[in-house]
Amino acid sequence: MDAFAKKLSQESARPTREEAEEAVRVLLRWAGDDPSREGLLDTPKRVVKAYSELFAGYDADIDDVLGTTFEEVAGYDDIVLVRDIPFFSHCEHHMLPVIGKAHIAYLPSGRVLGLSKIARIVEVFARRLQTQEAMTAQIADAINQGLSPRGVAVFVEAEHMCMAMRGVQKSGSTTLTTTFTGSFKDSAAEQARFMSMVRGR
Ligand SMILES: Nc1nc2c(ncn2[C@@H]2O[C@H](COP(=O)(O)OP(=O)(O)OP(=O)(O)O)[C@@H](O)[C@H]2O)c(=O)[nH]1
Ligand SMILES: [Zn+2]
Repeated sequence: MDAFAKKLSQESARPTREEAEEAVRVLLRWAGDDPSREGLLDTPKRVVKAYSELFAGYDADIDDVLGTTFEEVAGYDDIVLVRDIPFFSHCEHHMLPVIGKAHIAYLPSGRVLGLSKIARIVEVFARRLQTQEAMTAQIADAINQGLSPRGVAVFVEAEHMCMAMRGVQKSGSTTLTTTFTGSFKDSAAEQARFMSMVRGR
């Protein structure tokens, strides 16, 4: 478990599943419906089960994900980019979905990461309550810490349902965030190469 998740679990003892289901019943009543009608009887159970999937990132261990690295890559030391990694997250302000894609690159320094692990890192951080900025920085930081590469580039583009379904009600707008470390931070040319590889088809 990473430091952030550990701190949270120590600070706030988790309610039981029954308490969580009761909280859903309260929200159903607050919305104006009747939790005892047939169609809603199993809803609290379903919602809590769905939450345990949607927020599985609190229990995930980022160190496990970062554990699978390889050295035997015939001296390959250029950019490794995994683009168009889809994710679903939830904003920490409204608990509404954030739907987007992450593009992640690093410049290896001897070691490379299992390719699927890059997408798994996105899952760990997306399946928590987030701001897009924090998620972008956390992904870059995790790869930096776990792999010590020459540089990391993370580009996240997402639509926030809290801006589409409610409030300002602007659907279709996209928020872009980037974090660059190491050579990507120091070199505008490396940043440009990353962006053109992300955008190029
Ligand atoms: N920077 C940032 N802001 C976010 C993110 N997700 C949601 N928000 C914003 O968080 C802000 C919360 O603003 P508040 O004024 O406290 O809440 P609100 O009254 O519900 O705001 P409105 O959405 O403008 O109706 C809003 O501007 C949201 O658009 C995110 O990932 N990053
Ligand atoms: Zn929001």
